[in-house]
Amino acid sequence: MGVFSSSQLSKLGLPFQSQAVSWLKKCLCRLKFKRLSLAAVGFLTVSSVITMSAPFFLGKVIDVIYTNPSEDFTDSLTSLCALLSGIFLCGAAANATRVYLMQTAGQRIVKRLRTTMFSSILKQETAFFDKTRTGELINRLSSDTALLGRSVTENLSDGLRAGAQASVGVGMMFFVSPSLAAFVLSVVPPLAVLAVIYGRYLRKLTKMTQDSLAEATQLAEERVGNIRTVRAFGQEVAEMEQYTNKVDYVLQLAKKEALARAGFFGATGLSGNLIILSVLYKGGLLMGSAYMTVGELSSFLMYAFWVGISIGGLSSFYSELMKGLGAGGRLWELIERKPQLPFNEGITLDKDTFRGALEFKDVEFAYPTRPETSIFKDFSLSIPAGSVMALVGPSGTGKSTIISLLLRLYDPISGTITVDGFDIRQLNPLWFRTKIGTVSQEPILFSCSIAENIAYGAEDPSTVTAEEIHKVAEIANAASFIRDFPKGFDTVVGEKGILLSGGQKQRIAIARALLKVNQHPNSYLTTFALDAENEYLVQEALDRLMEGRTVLIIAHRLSTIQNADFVAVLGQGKILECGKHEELLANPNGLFRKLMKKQAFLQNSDTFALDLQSREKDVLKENV
Ligand SMILES: Nc1ncnc2c1ncn2[C@@H]1O[C@H](COP(=O)(O)OP(=O)(O)OP(=O)(O)O)[C@@H](O)[C@H]1O
Repeated sequence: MGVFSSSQLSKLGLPFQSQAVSWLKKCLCRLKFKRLSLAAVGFLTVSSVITMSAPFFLGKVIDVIYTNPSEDFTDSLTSLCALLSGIFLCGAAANATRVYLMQTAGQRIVKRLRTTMFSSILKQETAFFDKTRTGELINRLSSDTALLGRSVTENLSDGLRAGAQASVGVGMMFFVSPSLAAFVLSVVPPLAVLAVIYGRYLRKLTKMTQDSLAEATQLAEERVGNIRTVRAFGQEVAEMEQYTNKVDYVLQLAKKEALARAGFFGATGLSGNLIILSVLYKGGLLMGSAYMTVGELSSFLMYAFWVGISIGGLSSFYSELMKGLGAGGRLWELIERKPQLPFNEGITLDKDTFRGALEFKDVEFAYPTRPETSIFKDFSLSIPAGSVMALVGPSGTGKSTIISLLLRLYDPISGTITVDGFDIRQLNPLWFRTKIGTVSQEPILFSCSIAENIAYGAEDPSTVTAEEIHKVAEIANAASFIRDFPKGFDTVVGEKGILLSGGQKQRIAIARALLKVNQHPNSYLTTFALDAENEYLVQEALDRLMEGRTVLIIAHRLSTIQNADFVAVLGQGKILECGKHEELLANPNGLFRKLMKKQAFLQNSDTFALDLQSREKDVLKENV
């Protein structure tokens, strides 16, 4: 990188910036980048040498004009100017090629950064997403990567050019007139101190700006994504105010940056002008004492001018680099983050070993974001292979959490979850999840076509044929309504499937799950019991999906689980009662029977709208 080495940044207490620099070095050392960068540096050298030799030769031209009024004066002046024009043309071509190569290399780095970052995000454990806001991640993916990429390529190339020109310029100034050069350069050290202070301030400011921009993006993304809720509550004006406050803060930070920039660039501009003035003053005195020719003074002035411009370029390079490092630190925190749960490691079971028997044993669990609130204590449940287990219990007792534990979105604090006797922590999560089909209460579809949404269930969606899609849609009772759409299976469903009804979304989700579980014998199915009376077609599709599988049904309404082989009543972090549906109902003092009676009573009475869940809780309290 030339400016800072990764070890220096590490010593400065900037570990993520140091990792960013090492990664970029590695990236630039890859063959493709290496060739590109070497070619760019080659063109940069050519263009800089030409630019920096110009003042020297222009000085010679001036001396020819002043001191050689001979007969062949016109010829020599013409040929000198023609030669110089040719050389300048080559310089311009070399410079243009350098800019092109550096910009291309920059875009490649941005692309690599984005893909590395996206894959790192996707591999993080679920608890990470509970804590991190989506808008922040999107901002890092789009804006921070662009900032860092630009900073290390286009900006680096401009900075290198400015650095090379400044050093050659200084060398030439000493060559033309050492005493004048020493006098002029006495102003550089104070400028360097100013640049360092400014750079540090700018880096801090950039981090704050990017963070607050991420907050604004998060707010906008969430509210625009849920515009129906915002509209239903009439909160448009309040949301606008909230967003304005957030971007106001970004503006305040931008103003601070503008102020710092203004001061810094003002100071460097003033120093540049003072340098030129001092050259004229001191040079005039030297010329008066015949120590310098007019051509030499002109060359010196041009070099001083170039050095001034290059120092200006260096200062803007420095400030852009600091911005890039500010963004780079934020990116590296994420890219280097090791997921706390494995992504694609562990054993896989062969067809004969994998039967689908499931057992939760003495499981204790609390969500990582709320470690003090225990969800399960001594939770034990056994689901024989091929059976249908319905889980009932009041709201918030952890029914959905069981599915999250099974999918290994989280790990229990203690206790084990076993599959055919194997602890799921030994199993490869990526493989194990292929064995679980899930139909959630409010399925999420992606904003693409119905066919693409169904194909998402397959291990490789690109290989799924139209026939397969139509077949599962048929079994899921979805084919007829899909064909009624003018574009059929190519109908786009909108963000999160917003352009479809709830029941239609359910049936597409069932078709998607069907495609998944059909590819895997003995697979599981986790689902939510639906209200069969309202959605007969959905329930029928679900029943077909359940055939011959180990099924875990989460039931909110007790009337929806009559077909289950076993029923487990969940409460106070454990299973309070478990058995066959009829057996539990037959037990006169059983908890399940009491819950059923209570619900039946409520359903038959006008007070059904009363808080059903709190009554369920009362029943549990009475019995525990
Ligand atoms: N990601 C999360 N982070 C922290 N706490 C959570 C998270 N998800 C759920 N909880 C909490 O865990 C508890 C159990 O939630 P869960 O969704 O499993 O209950 P449930 O029995 O399925 O409820 P319902 O019947 O209302 O759907 C609740 O108190 C809930 O607030």
